[in-house]
Amino acid sequence: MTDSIKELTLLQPDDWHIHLRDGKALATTVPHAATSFDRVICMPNLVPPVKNADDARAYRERIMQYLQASDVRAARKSAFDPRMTLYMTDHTSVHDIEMAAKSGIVQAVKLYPAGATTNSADGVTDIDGLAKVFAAMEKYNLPLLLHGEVTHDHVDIFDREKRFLDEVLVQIVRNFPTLKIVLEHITTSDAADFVLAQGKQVAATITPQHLMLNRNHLLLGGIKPHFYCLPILKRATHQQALLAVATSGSSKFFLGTDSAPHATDKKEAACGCAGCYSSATALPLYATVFDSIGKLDNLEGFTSRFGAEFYGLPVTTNTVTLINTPMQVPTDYPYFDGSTLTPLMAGETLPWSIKG
Ligand SMILES: NC(=O)N[C@@H](CC(=O)O)C(=O)O
Ligand SMILES: [Zn+2]
Ligand SMILES: [Zn+2]
Repeated sequence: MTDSIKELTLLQPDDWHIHLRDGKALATTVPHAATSFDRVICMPNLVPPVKNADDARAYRERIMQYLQASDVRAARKSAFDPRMTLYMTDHTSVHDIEMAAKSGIVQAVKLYPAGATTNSADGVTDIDGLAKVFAAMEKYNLPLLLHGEVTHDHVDIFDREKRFLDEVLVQIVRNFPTLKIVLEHITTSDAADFVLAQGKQVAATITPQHLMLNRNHLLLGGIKPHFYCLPILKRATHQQALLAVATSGSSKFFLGTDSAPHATDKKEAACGCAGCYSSATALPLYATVFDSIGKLDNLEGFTSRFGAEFYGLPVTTNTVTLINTPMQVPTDYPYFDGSTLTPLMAGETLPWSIKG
């Protein structure tokens, strides 16, 4: 703990990886996101997915309608800027990329290996078949965002990220040397090392749960469904490696909550959904992590500068003040149709809260 620091004013964070979902879910997710962040990169794994610039434009309009109808403060409403992503499929075309690049609202293209995670059934089965699409993204400077796990049945769930680095990502980086790439929600020291070894065109996002938790938290003393997300939490040595790079001041690592809402009853189930919901309390969560190893000085780069710089967007001018006063994470939030959402660290006390 950093005893001397009682307040900390930061540039308002951006979230470079968030799931807002669609329809009535937006009534909960959009106010939480807009209160916490300026820019958010909205993941496209809706049903059906966001496949082209027209889909992205329509999705953004739905988000903005829920924003306007919400009771979010006017200053936060005008600062909130959802940036859209396309969901890459085996049928994504060079034309789709051109239209996305010209749209002014599509910030990146997301690759889910088919079957890797929530709503990835329409994802890519043949990466080699998409060479022209990657080349177009390189030409238009549209970043590739990766859910970096292989999906073969015989590969152990704890090895899937490392195998993706070795078998897939190495080749993409080699074949498209100027393509901007974000390895999303990294979970291993292997991924951290891989990103560090590449040029500045390769970066990574890191979630609060992968910094705060390891697989013992998930599995020891009873299974904790609200700690289950993909890629799955790894052993403590990987958690320590992620903590080291996230707090190091390296501009290759930046905030991406991967806040991924699933109703409480869908997580507390015999076949529970993957995803942790964190966007409402993301900044106190990350502050708690950085403070726990005396690295609050490096928090602002991670939360508010490095992502914008990577994406070539201006760094924000808005600010937010953290205060060293404890807060309790709500036990749940109302979600749609009478369901609830249980957030990451529900009911726990965090040492940092947002002032005002
Ligand atoms: N991270 C998760 O466990 N789940 C995400 C999908 C993803 O980001 O992989 C979701 O959409 O629920
Ligand atoms: Zn993912
Ligand atoms: Zn995600």
